[in-house]
Amino acid sequence: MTSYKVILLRHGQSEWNEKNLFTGWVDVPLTEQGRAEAIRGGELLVEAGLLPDIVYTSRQKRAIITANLALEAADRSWIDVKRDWRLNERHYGALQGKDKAQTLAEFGEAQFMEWRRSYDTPPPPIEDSSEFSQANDPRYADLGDAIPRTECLKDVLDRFLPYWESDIAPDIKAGKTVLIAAHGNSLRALVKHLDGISDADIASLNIPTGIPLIYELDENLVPVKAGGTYLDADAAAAAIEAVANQGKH
Ligand SMILES: O=C(O)[C@@H](CO)OP(=O)(O)O
Repeated sequence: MTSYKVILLRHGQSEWNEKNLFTGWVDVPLTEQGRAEAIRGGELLVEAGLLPDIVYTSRQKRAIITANLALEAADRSWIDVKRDWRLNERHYGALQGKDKAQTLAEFGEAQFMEWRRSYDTPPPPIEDSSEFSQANDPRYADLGDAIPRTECLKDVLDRFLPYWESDIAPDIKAGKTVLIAAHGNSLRALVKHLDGISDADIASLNIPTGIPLIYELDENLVPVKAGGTYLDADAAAAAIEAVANQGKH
């Protein structure tokens, strides 16, 4: 049986993960813990004998630096890299820069969870004049009017899937071990697609920072094992729980 491997890696802890702020497209750096998670992620790849041939990242430095640190730890800094905005985190609209606990307290749990995890309800759009807007960021100048001002998970799938089909899937089918260094919600979109998760059930799926998630795929790019395999399953379980509970403590 033909089988392919793809490695999903959410960036290590960012400064705004630590501060519990909605982040989205704001380009925040990793914390020291996040850098350590990225290096550990690379070591786990070596221990598993999984050496990437090509790396895909978003245009955001928390994913880019995570990929760099993981690949350095695996002595694979030299592999080809492709960056695309379609792998960016979900744009969090007017919530970008807001404290998750304060937002939960102000709007209540139902509204908070609808904005965080519903499939098709985006938060209110961000004003271009906001300090947390990307409307005038030169890195997105090529998007023109396509630059988002808010996104729900469905919007992320709609912008991510064409890139998956045009670029990532062909590399996988060419037999390359592909590393995708991206974000909690852009990777949730990919997992939804791969595992065929329903719009309702994807709400309860969370992805931890810095722990490689391996999918073995058959010739049709269908997972051999639904949900894939985390290289450090115990650490992943604890970290998934923490992401699910963000804002609630
Ligand atoms: O703030 C964000 O951009 C994301 C990921 O950190 O948060 P959440 O898990 O709440 O979607």
